[in-house]
Amino acid sequence: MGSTWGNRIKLSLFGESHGEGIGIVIDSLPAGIELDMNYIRQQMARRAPGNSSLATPRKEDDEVKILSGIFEGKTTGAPLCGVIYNNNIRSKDYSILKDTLRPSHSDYPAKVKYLGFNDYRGGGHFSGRITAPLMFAGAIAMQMLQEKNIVIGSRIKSIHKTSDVRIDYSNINETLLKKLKEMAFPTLSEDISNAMEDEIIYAKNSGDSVGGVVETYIINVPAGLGQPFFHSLESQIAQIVFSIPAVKGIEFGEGFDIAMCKGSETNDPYTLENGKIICTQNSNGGILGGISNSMPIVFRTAIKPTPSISLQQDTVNILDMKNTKLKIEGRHDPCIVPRALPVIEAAAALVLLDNILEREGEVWKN
Ligand SMILES: Cc1cc2nc3c(=O)[nH]c(=O)nc-3n(C[C@H](O)[C@H](O)[C@H](O)COP(=O)(O)O)c2cc1C
Ligand SMILES: C=C(O[C@@H]1CC(C(=O)O)=C[C@@H](OP(=O)(O)O)[C@H]1O)C(=O)O
Repeated sequence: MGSTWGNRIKLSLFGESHGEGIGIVIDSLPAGIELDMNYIRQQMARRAPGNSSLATPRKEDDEVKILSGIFEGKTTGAPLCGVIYNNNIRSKDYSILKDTLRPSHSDYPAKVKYLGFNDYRGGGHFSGRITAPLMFAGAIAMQMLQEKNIVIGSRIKSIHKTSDVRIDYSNINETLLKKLKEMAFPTLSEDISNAMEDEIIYAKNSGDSVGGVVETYIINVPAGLGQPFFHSLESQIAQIVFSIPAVKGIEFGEGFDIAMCKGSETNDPYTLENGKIICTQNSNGGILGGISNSMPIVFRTAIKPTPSISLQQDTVNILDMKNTKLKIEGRHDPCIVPRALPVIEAAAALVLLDNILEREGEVWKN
C-alpha cells in the first residue's frame, strides 16, 4: 500500500484504526514556520470522532505527538512526523467481520488484494480514521495559506433528500466562510440544517445511514495556479479528495448541471473592477484551462451513506463460501458528511500549498 502524496511537499500516511497509532510524515515543508497548535487542534477537533450525537461514539482526542521536524517551536525543513495514538479501540465488534464481508466497505477487495493479510479491524488502513493525520497536515497548510489571505470554507449542501438554499458562486466572502467554519453543522439556512440533522437522527434510529454533498469555497486564490495537462488544478483537487474514504463524486462550478445549459448562460463574462479583471458570474468555479483564474474556487463532493449499518444485509462468508445474512454491531457514523467536511478543506489546502510552493520555491514568503 503506498500512502504517499504530493509534488513539492510530500505526505506519507501510516497506521491502522485499531493498531497502536496513526500518523504522517510531511517532507519538504519550508523551514521557519511556527506551528499554531491551538489553531491546528481546533481544526482537528472539527473532524475528531465522538464529538456529537450525529457521529460515531468512539471518542478519541486526536492529539498529535510531533516526533521530528520542529526545533525551538519552528519547522526545521526536515521531515515532520506526527503520531496520533489510538486510545479507544473495541476490536471485538470486528470478530464477526473477519470472514463476513461488509457490503460497501473495503473488506472484500482488500482481502483479495492483500491476500487476507490486511488488518480488517476497524477497516485497518482503509478506515476514515486515517483522515486524522491528513487533517493535521491540512491544518498546517491552512495556517500557511491564511498568511496569504487564502480562506477555505464549506457548507453541507445536502443530506439525503434535504438540500440547502442556492448561493451565488461569484459572491463568496470571508465573513461567510468564517461563519461557516464556526458552525458545527454549517449550512446557509438554519431551518434546513435542523431538517438535515433530523434526517441523520432518523436514519440512525432506524439502524440505517445517509450520505450527502459538501460544497467547498476557496477565496483569494491568485490567478495562475495549476497547469495543463495532467496537473490541472481540478484534477489535483479531485485526486486528493477522491482519496478520502466514502467520496463518490466531485464537480466544479456548475458541475454536471453545466451540461444542460447554453454557452450564453455559462460563459463567465469578464469586467474590470478597480483595475482588476474579474468575472461577473462563476459557472466554472474559479478554474479555466486547469489554472486558477482568481474567482472563488467552488466544488462539491458527494459522500456515500456509511457502509456499516445495523439493518440486516445479504452477504457472503468468504471462509465457508456461503451466502449469509449480516447485522453489523459497533460504533459507526450514521452520516459521514459532517466529519468529512473539514477533511475536504484540509485536502484542498494541501493542493494549494503544494502549487504555491511549486511557483514560489522552497522559501516561504508571506
Ligand atoms: C471521517 C470518516 C468517517 C467514517 N466513518 C465510518 C464509519 O463509522 N463506518 C463505516 O462503515 N465507514 C465509515 N467511513 C467510510 C469508510 O471508511 C469507507 O466507506 C470505506 O473505507 C470504503 O471506502 P470507499 O467508500 O471510498 O469505497 C468513514 C469515512 C470517513 C472519511
Ligand atoms: C475512529 C474514527 O472513525 C471510524 C471510521 C470507521 C471506518 O470504517 O471508516 C469506522 C469506525 O471505527 P470503529 O469501529 O473503530 O469505531 C469509526 O469510529 C475516526 O474517524 O477517527
